[in-house]
Amino acid sequence: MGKSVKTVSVGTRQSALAQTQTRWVMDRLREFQPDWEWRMEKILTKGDRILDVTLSKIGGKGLFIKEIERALLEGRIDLAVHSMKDLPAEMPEGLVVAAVTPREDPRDCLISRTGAGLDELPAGSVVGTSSLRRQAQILARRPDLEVKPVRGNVDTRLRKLEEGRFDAVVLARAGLSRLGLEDQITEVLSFDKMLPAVGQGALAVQCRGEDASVLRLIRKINDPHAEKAVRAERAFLHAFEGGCHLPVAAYAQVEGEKVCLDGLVASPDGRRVLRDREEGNDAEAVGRRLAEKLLRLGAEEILSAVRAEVER
Ligand SMILES: NCc1[nH]cc(CCC(=O)O)c1CC(=O)O
Repeated sequence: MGKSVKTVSVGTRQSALAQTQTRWVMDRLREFQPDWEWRMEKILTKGDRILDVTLSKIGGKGLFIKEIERALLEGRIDLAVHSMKDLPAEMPEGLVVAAVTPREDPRDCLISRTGAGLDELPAGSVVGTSSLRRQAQILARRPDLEVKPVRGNVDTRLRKLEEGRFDAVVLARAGLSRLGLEDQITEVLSFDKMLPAVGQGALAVQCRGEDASVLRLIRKINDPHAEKAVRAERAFLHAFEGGCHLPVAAYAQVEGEKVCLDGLVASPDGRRVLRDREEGNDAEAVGRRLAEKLLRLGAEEILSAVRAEVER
């Protein structure tokens, strides 16, 4: 019997960022299975196709994911690499996240045309972001700024900034650094200025639960710290039945057994900001407890107003 050569197809979105992330995961996996043949399969998702509307209006949940999950379920690909923050809470039966990668810096950053930081931008400056989470936190700190939606990949957004359509944009540092664009950053926004999206900076590697050999391989690149942090953050988000289109933010730090979770729910206009912290050893329990705390402070009222607006 000859040496078994297995071909593994890895699904990804088509954006430069998605491809860079996928290549990174493939390189790590290849070290464990250099004999397998590794292939990248680029898949056009709804979120990449529809660029003319605000994401929250087309019901953001899973927009960048569904087509890729279908390809996995139908066996057209064997594994998929996603930005953790784009991964909805519910996963189709039969699929699992087999690894969470070590986390890049999860913070957001400001890129401004003049080099002014968030606190220095002149009143009336226009900041581009389609994220209600970012919008809420910008306006909470600087109600004198104007937030306008901006769609498209990281490079598209930077181009629109350069063209003068905005005075600044807010992007995840992780994405910029993976694309080699760190030199564009004006200010890395501290956690007190801007709490990141759930899962920001981590990648999820997904496969079919029954595909034992692929699953075993992917597990090798799982980062237990990142996994635990992401479990706490996602339990928090899940308690609000929301995705990345809601003005919800969270960041968990793991030290030894302990998880310390900061969470935030804010109104899109930034007038109401609920923010608190919770810690403990059980990641999911910490996430749920923090959500309950914010619900007692009025989070549901804020979020049901947002849902009503989005569904209108
Ligand atoms: N929603 C798009 C998206 N999904 C993941 C990242 C950045 C990389 C990451 O957070 O891991 C981005 C771009 C951005 O928000 O700036």
